[in-house]
Amino acid sequence: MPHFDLCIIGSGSGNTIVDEQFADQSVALIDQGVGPNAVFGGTCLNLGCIPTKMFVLPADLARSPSEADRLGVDLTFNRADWKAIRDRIFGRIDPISAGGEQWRASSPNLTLYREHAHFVGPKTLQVGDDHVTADRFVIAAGSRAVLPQIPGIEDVTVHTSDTVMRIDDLPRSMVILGGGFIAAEFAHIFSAFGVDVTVVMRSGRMLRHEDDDISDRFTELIEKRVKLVRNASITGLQACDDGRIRVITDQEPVQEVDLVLVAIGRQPNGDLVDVGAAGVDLDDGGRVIVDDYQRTTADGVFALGDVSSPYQLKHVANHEARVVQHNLLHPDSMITADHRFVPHAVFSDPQVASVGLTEQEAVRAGRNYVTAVQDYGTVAYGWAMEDTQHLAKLIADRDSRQLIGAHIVGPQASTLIQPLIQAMSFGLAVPDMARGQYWIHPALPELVENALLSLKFDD
Ligand SMILES: Cc1cc2nc3c(=O)[nH]c(=O)nc-3n(C[C@H](O)[C@H](O)[C@H](O)COP(=O)(O)OP(=O)(O)OC[C@H]3O[C@@H](n4cnc5c(N)ncnc54)[C@H](O)[C@@H]3O)c2cc1C
Ligand SMILES: NC(=O)c1ccc[n+]([C@@H]2O[C@H](COP(=O)([O-])OP(=O)(O)OC[C@H]3O[C@@H](n4cnc5c(N)ncnc54)[C@H](O)[C@@H]3O)[C@@H](O)[C@H]2O)c1
Repeated sequence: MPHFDLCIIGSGSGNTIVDEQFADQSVALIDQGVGPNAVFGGTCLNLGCIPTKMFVLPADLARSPSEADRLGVDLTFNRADWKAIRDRIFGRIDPISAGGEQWRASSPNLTLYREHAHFVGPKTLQVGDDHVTADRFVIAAGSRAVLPQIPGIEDVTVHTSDTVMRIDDLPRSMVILGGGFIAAEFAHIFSAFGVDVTVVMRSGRMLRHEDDDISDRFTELIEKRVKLVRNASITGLQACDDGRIRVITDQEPVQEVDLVLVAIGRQPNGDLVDVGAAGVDLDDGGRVIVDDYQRTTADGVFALGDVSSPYQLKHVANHEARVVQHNLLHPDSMITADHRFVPHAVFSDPQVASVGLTEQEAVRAGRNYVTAVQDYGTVAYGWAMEDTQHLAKLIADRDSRQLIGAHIVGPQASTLIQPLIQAMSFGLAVPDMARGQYWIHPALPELVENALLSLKFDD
């Protein structure tokens, strides 16, 4: 039975842990692969953040004629060459994945297993036909797309984000089930490329976990481009003779479309790793329970990323991997993970970015707060953009004058929010942030400056 100093399950964020500091340790890295081709390197690189954003950029370009038109420039969108876009994107990503795998396979102190692993006892894994033991383990096994139980779903081909980016041809029409991150991003991508998109969602608005003002504005704007079927469920799927899919909902007339994309959340993979056999507990949501040091309930077993985190974001998984790396190397001076101000962005059109509390959460938490809403159109660059639709919303504690939430819906939201994340992380009070630095004129961050100045603490 092979025995290692350290065993890591998962080649996504888990793959970042082992560097030259582990040169004197024997390491097993185990990964069954993700997606239809079981590729190495995890979700973000192969099926998540990276390819989606590589599709978002050409989608933004495809949308530019409507923006240009408002500014007096006559552009025409002719066609998105889907195959060329797809092959460029995966022509870039696949070699990175293959190169990473090759590099790991040739590391002198590391043994790479490309098989499914599951625990069969404390610190004992079954990997294919082998049993592997180790002194310490890191569970970085990620999450998987959830498929709903809909009558007829087995009779048709239903896509998830794992497969939809590799299809051969653009569909003419599609239904997206779900109203969250993935639905928002793919609704933008496919509708920009000319696909007739319908989003079927359980709630009344998209991105419903965002601040109400942001979610409402996003829903209003995306609805100009895609059809929204609200407060609805898909009650049946049927294969049509012409290869299309008949989608039956409890709201709308039956619709026949070329493609159905399911985006109703991702479930952590701890169950499939049988973590219970190793004495590792899961919470009610199926997540591996970890403490602030990323330690599980089993001695010497750490976990990180989607398998244990409520955030399911790559920057969180990366941060936790750095914490686990430190704690493996320095067991006598461990550090804790910092989850105080976890931001996120949705790369749709419009973009959405957020950090901290929504106003609804501030109310529920009983906070004494002030808010400011600043329209893009109130700052000089927003005038240049002729913007009338996008906004930033800040929430600050009335007593401490610290920001407790920041939310932006509009162009460059994911970039504009960064100084606000910085202010919250380092405890910079609103008046100091607003007036303690220059803001380049007439750049778009003046939106942030003006939003800060609009927070009135003395009313
Ligand atoms: C479409 C999409 C877009 C996204 N966009 C963004 C974004 O823009 N920004 C952002 O921050 N986040 C984004 N995310 C989320 C982000 O991809 C994840 O949070 C992140 O990749 C999780 O990393 P991880 O290391 O926890 O898991 P993963 O990267 O999924 O790695 C887990 C690895 O474990 C392996 N594994 C699992 N079980 C076993 C087993 N039993 N045996 C062997 N190997 C196993 C898998 O093969 C996989 O390689 C997106 C996700 C999706 C799906
Ligand atoms: N830009 C980013 O950072 C980014 C992009 C994509 C994905 N992600 C990550 O991936 C995760 C998964 O994305 P997602 O969009 O699948 O999940 P999500 O949690 O963002 O949204 C899921 C949506 O599906 C709905 N839903 C849940 N169960 C349903 C059911 N049975 N029937 C109908 N609707 C149902 C929910 O109400 C919600 O609107 C995200 O939570 C996020 O953490 C991040």
